[in-house]
Amino acid sequence: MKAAVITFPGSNCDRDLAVAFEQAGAQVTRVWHKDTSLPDGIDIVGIPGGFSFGDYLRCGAIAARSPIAQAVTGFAERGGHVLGICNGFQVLLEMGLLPGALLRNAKLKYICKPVGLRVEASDTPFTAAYEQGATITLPIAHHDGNYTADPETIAQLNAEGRVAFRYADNPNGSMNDIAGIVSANRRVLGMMPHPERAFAPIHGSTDGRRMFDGLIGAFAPA
Ligand SMILES: NC(=O)CC[C@H](N)C(=O)O
Repeated sequence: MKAAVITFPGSNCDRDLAVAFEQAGAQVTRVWHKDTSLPDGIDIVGIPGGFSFGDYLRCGAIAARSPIAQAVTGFAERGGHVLGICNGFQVLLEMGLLPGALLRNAKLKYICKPVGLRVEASDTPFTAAYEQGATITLPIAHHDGNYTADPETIAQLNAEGRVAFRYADNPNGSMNDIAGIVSANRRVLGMMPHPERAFAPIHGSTDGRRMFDGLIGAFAPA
């Protein structure tokens, strides 16, 4: 599997995401936000967590208008896979590749702690290595993780089985306990918790590793 990981000014999980992809067995190319194209032949784009452009205007808003964003949109529209984690999820919403918005956490505080999650949809390339309904633990670290959408969008996400992860104990006020969603073609995933920070035993949980192992499996030659 060939992955591209994008870095914006203020990204802080780009290296962790690249290392997680690499340790799972992927070949990784790092891409700067001012680049206007993605490397040839990539299978997946990773948009990492952090504080792109200082979270000015709205989290992810400026990154979503950076030169590389158009190439990522084109890649996704051609059926490419995109994984957006935390600030990456915020960027995907600002790019319009996923529906809804991430508002300030309900209690207006930055929250940094491990949380329990239910795997709600294991029929995506990102979650294929998890048991449907499994409870896993991943860390969150955000102040704008309160997923919000109009009632029709929430109903559609639920009806189409596009909620990938739900919080077991909602930390931020997210509607329907939503922690991560996929696109209609199931190839774009945005999630607030950080699987790349729960990859190796030293992280305290390895529950995130299965996302990367599952992706490697999805792209393995038949
Ligand atoms: N860890 C992150 O990616 C943080 C995302 C964003 N800056 C927020 O605090 O909500």
